[in-house]
Amino acid sequence: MAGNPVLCTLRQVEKRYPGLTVPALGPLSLTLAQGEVLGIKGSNGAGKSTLLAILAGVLRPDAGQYVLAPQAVGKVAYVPQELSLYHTLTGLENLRFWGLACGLPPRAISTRSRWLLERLDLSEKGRQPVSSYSGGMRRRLHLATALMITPRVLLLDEPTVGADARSVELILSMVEHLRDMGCAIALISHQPGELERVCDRVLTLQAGRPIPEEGTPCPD
Ligand SMILES: Nc1ncnc2c1ncn2[C@@H]1O[C@H](COP(=O)(O)OP(=O)(O)OP(=O)(O)O)[C@@H](O)[C@H]1O
Repeated sequence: MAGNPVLCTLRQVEKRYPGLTVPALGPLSLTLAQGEVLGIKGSNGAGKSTLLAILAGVLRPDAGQYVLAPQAVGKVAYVPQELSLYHTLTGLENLRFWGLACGLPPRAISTRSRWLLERLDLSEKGRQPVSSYSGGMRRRLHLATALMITPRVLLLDEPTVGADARSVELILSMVEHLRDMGCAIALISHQPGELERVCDRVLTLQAGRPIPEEGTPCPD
């Protein structure tokens, strides 16, 4: 968003995996500002998840620079594609686990869990084991676990994949809410219409490099 503080900056970042002759990503430069939603698309293997994992700090680039603004340190929420839920625990217990892992005090865990479950329409399922949840409910809870911290940067790797229409709506509404609260968001999606609905701009990757999008300004 023009004028908003930049929270994440990539400068000429490159990532190479062992065994690959060309970089999986880069060189790539971009910025992500407060209150902005950046869409990321591209075919399978284009480097989208690699980019998100670098932004999340889960992967270290081999070249270039990644700068996270001081106000976002410890406030980055990452929702990878793979679900990471404990199926024998209830939804509330899963949220409590992540809340404790993030060092939240018990009172904050309880308040935040209730708000997230309500907002994602899971309140009635909160005391039931995740094994009884539908695929869409699991996607919603997966998002909720990442949101136990109140993020300043939210990184979403195909958060609606396999979800039913109602779950998609709830997840996208949450994205819009967080954007309106000033969160900087990067969202990978293959789902038609999703990026158009919530994104300010879209980055298309091809073989790890950005390609210009018709009618959309290129990322910085
Ligand atoms: N751990 C790894 N080791 C080796 N190569 C990898 C590794 N992870 C990803 N790659 C390769 O890096 C490239 C980019 O992968 P990445 O998962 O970032 O793409 P993607 O655009 O997210 O794909 P998809 O849409 O299928 O999720 C691919 O060629 C992939 O095979």
